[in-house]
Parts: sequence; structure tokens; C-alpha cells
Amino acid sequence: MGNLNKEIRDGDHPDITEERLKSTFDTHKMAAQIYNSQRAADRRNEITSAVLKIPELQDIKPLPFLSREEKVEEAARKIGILSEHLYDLVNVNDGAELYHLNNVVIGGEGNPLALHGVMFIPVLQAQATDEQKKKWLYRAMKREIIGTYAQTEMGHGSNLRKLETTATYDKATEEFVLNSPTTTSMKWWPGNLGKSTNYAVVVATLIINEKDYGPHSFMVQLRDENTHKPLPNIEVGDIGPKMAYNATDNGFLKLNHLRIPRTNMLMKHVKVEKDGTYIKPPHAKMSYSAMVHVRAHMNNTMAYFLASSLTIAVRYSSIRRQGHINPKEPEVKVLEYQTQQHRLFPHIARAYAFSFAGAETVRLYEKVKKDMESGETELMADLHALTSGLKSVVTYLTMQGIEQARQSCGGHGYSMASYISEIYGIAIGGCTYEGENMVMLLQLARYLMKAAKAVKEGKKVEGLVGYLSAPDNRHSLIDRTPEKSYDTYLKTFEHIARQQIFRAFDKLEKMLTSGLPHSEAWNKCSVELTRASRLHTRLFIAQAFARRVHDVVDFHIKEALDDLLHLHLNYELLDVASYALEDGHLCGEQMNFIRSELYRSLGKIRPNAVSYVDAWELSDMELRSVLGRRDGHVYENLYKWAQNSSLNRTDVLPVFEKYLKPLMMSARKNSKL
Ligand SMILES: CCCCC/C=C\C/C=C\C/C=C\CC/C=C/C(=O)SCCNC(=O)CCNC(=O)[C@H](O)C(C)(C)COP(=O)(O)OP(=O)(O)OC[C@H]1O[C@@H](n2cnc3c(N)ncnc32)[C@H](O)[C@@H]1OP(=O)(O)O
Ligand SMILES: Cc1cc2nc3c(=O)[nH]c(=O)nc-3n(C[C@H](O)[C@H](O)[C@H](O)COP(=O)(O)OP(=O)(O)OC[C@H]3O[C@@H](n4cnc5c(N)ncnc54)[C@H](O)[C@@H]3O)c2cc1C
Repeated sequence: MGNLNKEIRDGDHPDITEERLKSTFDTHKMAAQIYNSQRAADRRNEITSAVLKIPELQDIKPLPFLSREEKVEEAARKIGILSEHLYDLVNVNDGAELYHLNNVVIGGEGNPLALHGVMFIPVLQAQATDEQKKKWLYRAMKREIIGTYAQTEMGHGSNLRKLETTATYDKATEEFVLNSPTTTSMKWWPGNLGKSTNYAVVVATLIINEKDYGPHSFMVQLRDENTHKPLPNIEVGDIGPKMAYNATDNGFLKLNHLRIPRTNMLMKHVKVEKDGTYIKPPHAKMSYSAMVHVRAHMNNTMAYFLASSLTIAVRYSSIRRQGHINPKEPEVKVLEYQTQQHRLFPHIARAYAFSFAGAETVRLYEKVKKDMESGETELMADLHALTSGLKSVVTYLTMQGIEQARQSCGGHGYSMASYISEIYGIAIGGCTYEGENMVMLLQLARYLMKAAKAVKEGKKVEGLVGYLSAPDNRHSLIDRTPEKSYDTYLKTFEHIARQQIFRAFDKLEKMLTSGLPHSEAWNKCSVELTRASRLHTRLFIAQAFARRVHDVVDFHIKEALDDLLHLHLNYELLDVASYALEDGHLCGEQMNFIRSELYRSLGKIRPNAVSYVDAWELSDMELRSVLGRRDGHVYENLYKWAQNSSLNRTDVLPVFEKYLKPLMMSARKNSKL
């Protein structure tokens, strides 16, 4: 039998090989769990190998040494080369293959086609009529045109009903007049809007006969297809550097009474007829499909960002030696410290959990998308609630995990050589885009309050909120039953979420009966409401993890996932235990049990730590991290990496003659006086 950890190679750092030899499971079989099939895991590696054989697709130098302009150019250069090889490298109809190709070749900092693939094409697929698809979608898919999704304005992002860009129907000419009447009405933020795209789906407030019909989607050509010059009545540009994600030209757009044909409104579900008659869609929020598309996929991208940072941190922690546990023995790998394990391992478990919850979410999304094709909208509310909660909780916890990964690398974590700070910057954008996290938690809370009301009225609720009408134990059975089952944990999570949902509901009801208007009462309860949403979502994540472990057949993979799940349940429960202590559902003795199970779990995970992160099969090319190198040879490569610094081109910088020398000379002169 070969090595179970598939990353072992001759010449690797012995400390990392030692880790890999301890693996109790086949890392490539584990990759099949993470990427949802063995075929998908195989394809990722095949794509990476093929890319490595194409010299023009390699980074010209480490990305942190590029200026913003060079980053934009480098991403565009690679997109050009990729287009030549695309059909040889991937199945272009497979989103996961395309995403992987992007991560390996270009990385997370963006590229001119980022929004084209992530939102422009999906919005046309979901909202364009067949005729409109012929006109734009097929050209977009062939990349004859490049588009983006332009919704957010300088003054409004969260509250779509107050978008100031107007699309006023002119019956006489059968045109819409698109206008940005104020500075704050300018589109501000859309990815690739600034310089790359020549088309955009613009979301504007529809006005017919002076009546406001709310946000609707319109196809707008922004630039000449040959010269790329902005068309008349259009002002467009880049919004400037951001915290990260700087290979992308997030942009602004000002429309000055721009006229577009009536047929440029995306009309698959909603219509404006020639005479200005408005025909409602089957569901008022069908036009929000592009946002739901991204939200549904964000769990997996966040899991990927988190796993990338942890791969870097755990590999580095296995070659970094510092200090002693036993003073008579050599310095230990920092991974031996319990604090280091506690800092990293629960986040490894979360990365797996987000990936499994993500797979379930994408399945529900695909079902709802198919239903919507035929005008069936029943599950839209469930999907919106689920994706709103997950989007918020997963991005927030990912942020925490990446930052812990950075700190766990000590000083070198702060260097861009770790690349963790860039991953952090990219990932935390997710707390804001596709719906600011608090705003989205409050969307889920609306759904939860409706369910709570139904239960209070004696009705049975089912599906994602079914537990609200299920029987509850007054006291948790954790450590109170002979058999060790995850059900006791999941029931405790259910209890906690249920209690908080009803606490928020009762508070809201009390304020409403005291006569407070709904919106004011809602605001005064909103912290409690967001707590309810978080607890409900964390329950879902834990359940999704348990469902996956339950379904795994391979004994060694099941055992390894079972260890991670055990850690996850104990760690997460400790994190929210105050809710269960408050009403005596858990007692001090059970808390001690949970804590000791957590510490036991850390020890159990320790031998497989490197293998759990290796199983994500993230190549050196896609990690772009000196600390996270597969071979563990960090130090000599840190030194090589620093040679790229432009400050090292000369021994003496011009600033010496200009500023430092006069400063020191004058100081010396003064001290002689
Ligand atoms: C392939 C995936 C790739 C992932 C990412 C990859 C890499 C990452 C790297 C870089 C980033 C790359 C891309 C990022 C791109 C980012 C793009 C954007 O950010 S686009 C702009 C996104 N903007 C928002 O999300 C705005 C948030 N606001 C809203 O969504 C709405 O304003 C809000 C808050 C939902 C309220 O809407 P409104 O129309 O005012 O609501 P009402 O009060 O009228 O009605 C509320 C009822 O409507 C229900 N509802 C709302 N939305 C939906 C929906 N989508 N589906 C079903 N139902 C919905 C809601 O539940 C209420 O129902 P009840 O009244 O409670 O019954
Ligand atoms: C990297 C990145 C990429 C983006 N890409 C795109 C894109 O491609 N296309 C596009 O159209 N947009 C894009 N956006 C914009 C993004 O979607 C919005 O910034 C986001 O939806 C938040 O809206 P806002 O900026 O108006 O925040 P605001 O709503 O102004 O948020 C400010 C604060 O107000 C709070 N708040 C607002 N409303 C409420 C409420 N009702 N209840 C309680 N609290 C509230 C928020 O919680 C937050 O704390 C992008 C943004 C980023 C950062």
C-alpha cells in the first residue's frame, strides 16, 4: 500500500514528511468528500498539472510585488492566454472546473471577467427572454462582449427600494430613459465596471406614468465594441484602490438621460408592454436571482479561503520550531502547543463544515432555479432565508479563522510572503457584498419570526424550521446517556436556537402590543433577532456536517471526519453555551465534560492535522505562499522571495542622498557645536 497522504515527495522537509507519514486516511479520498466526488477531485489535479505545463500561465513574479496597474495587466494577460487553452483545460460548462482554473492561474485578486462569469451570465440565464438570450447571452458566453452587474450606488446598496437611478418609460418612442440624477445615484462598486466591461445589467427604479415599480434590470451597452470608448451619455471609471482584490476594477457609472430600447429590459418574468402596461412577475423578488446565485455559492468560496489560510498555517506550524515543552528535548514544532491547536483545529473543522453545508445549499439553489424556469416559486423564501443566514455567518466565521491562521504564523504571518493578509482582504469583502451581514441576518429573522408565530398559533412548521414544533428536552442529555451520540449535541443546538427565536419573538410581540409601530419595534429587537438568526444558521451548519459524516461509507474517511465533527460540536457548543446555561439546559458538570471532550479532540486531530489540510489539494501555484509551501522548505525561500523587493535593486536608495544624509549630517553638525 502506498502512502495515505498523497503529498509525500523525496527532498521535502523531514518535519513535514514526518507529519504526512502519520496520516490515518487517504488524502485524495478525503478530497472527494470536500469536492463532492472523486471525479471532481481528480479533475482539479489534472487541471493543475496541465496548467503547470504552460509557461505563459505562470506568475511573472510574486503578486505582492506588483503595482495595481501591473496586477490589472497581469490578470488580463492571463485571461487572454487562458482563452486560447480554455477548451483543452476544462469543461467550460462546469462551474467548479472554471473556478479552480481561475484560482490556480489568476488567484483571488480578480480579473477582467470575474463579474462576467459570477453575475452577468447568471442574470441573463435567469432573467432574459429567449430572444434576449440570442442577442446577448450567447455572445457573452463566447466572450464577444464582457459584462457586469451594476446595482449598488454611492448612496444606496442595502435598500434596493431607494435606488436613485431611474428607468422612465417613454411610450412615444418605446424607450427607457436611464438617468443618474444626483452624485449619490452613481453606480459605485460593481466589479469590472471601471475599465474592463463593455456591457452591464443595470438595476434601476422603473417609472411608468410617474408610478414607481421598484428595482428592475436593464441591459446597457457602456462602451464601443471596437474602440472600447465610453458611449455618449455614459461616464464610467475605476473607484480606486481597495483593502484587497486590487486586480479588479470596481467601478462607477453615471448615466445621463441615456435612451435604450424597451426590449433592453430583462423580461423573462416581468414585462412592460409597448403601451406601458406593466405585467407583474410570478414572485416579486425573482429579479434578485443574481444575488441569490452568488450567496448560494459563497459558502464554498469561503470554505476555500479558510482552507487556504489553514493549509498555510498548519504546514508552517509543522516546520516552525520554537521553545520547549520538555526542557531536556529539542525545540518543538509550534503545532505541539495546545494553544496553537486550539487556534487552528476548530477552524479546520469549520472549513469542512462550510463545504458540506455549501453542497446542500447549492443543491437547493439548483432545484429552485429549475422551478423558477417554469414560474414555480414556492421554495424561494426558504432559499432566501437559508442563503441570507449562511452568507452572514460563514463570512464572519471565515474572517475569524483566517485572522487566527495569520496570527498563528507569528511575525512571518504578517509578511505578504504568507499571502494570508491578501486572502483575508478578499474573503472579508464577503461580509459586505451580496448583502451586508446584519441586513441579511435580519432577512432570515423575518422568516424565523413568521415560523415562530405559526408555532404559537398551534400550527406545525416543517423543513428548515421543523425543530420549532418538535418536542424539546428541559435538560440537555449530553453526558447523561450511556451511548455517545451526536443527536444529543444537535438537540442542544436546537434547544438554544429555539429559545432565542422565541425570546426575540416574545420581545417583539410585547412591543407591538404596547402600541409601537412594527418597524420601530423591529429595530429595538434587532440585536436579539440577529442572535436568533445566527443560532439557527449554526444549527444548520452542524446538522449538515453530521448528515455528511453519516453518509460516508469509507471507514477511514468516516473515522477522520467523525473526529473533526466531534471537535466541531464541542467547540461550537462552548462558543454559544451561555444561552443554554441561562435556562439550566446545560449545567456546570456538562460544561466540564464538553471542555474535556474538546481538549481530547485536539489531541485526536493532532496526528492528522497536516493531512486534513493537504486533503484540500491546494497546489503551491494556487496558494502563492512561501509559508504554505508543500515541501516545507520555508526559510531559504523566504530569503529568495525578499530578493524581489524593488528596494533591493540598489544598495543605496536615492532617498539616502535626498533626505537621510542631510538629516544625519545636520544632526552630527549640531552635536559637534
Ligand atoms: C459563483 C459564486 C462566486 C462567489 C464569489 C467568488 C469570489 C469572491 C471574490 C470576489 C468577489 C466577487 C464577486 C462579488 C460580487 C458582488 C456583487 C454584489 O454585491 S451585487 C449587489 C448585492 N446587493 C445586495 O445584496 C443588496 C442587499 N439588499 C437586498 O437584497 C434587499 O434590499 C433586501 C434587504 C432583501 C430587501 O429587499 P426589498 O425589495 O426592499 O424587500 P421588501 O421589504 O420589499 O420585501 C422583503 C420580502 O422580500 C423577501 N425577499 C427579499 N429578497 C428575496 C429573495 N432573493 N428571494 C425571495 N424572497 C426575498 C423577504 O424575505 C421579505 O419577505 P417577507 O415580507 O418577510 O415575506
Ligand atoms: C468587494 C466588493 C465587491 C462588490 N461588488 C459589487 C458588484 O459587483 N455589483 C454591485 O452592484 N455591488 C457590488 N458591491 C456593493 C455591495 O453589494 C454593497 O456595498 C453591499 O450590499 C452593502 O451595501 P452598502 O454599501 O449600502 O452598505 P450600507 O447599507 O450603507 O451599510 C452600512 C451599515 O448600515 C447598516 N444597515 C443598513 N441597512 C440596515 C438595516 N435595514 N437594518 C440594520 N442595519 C442596516 C449595515 O449593517 C452596515 O453596518 C461590492 C462591494 C464590495 C465591498
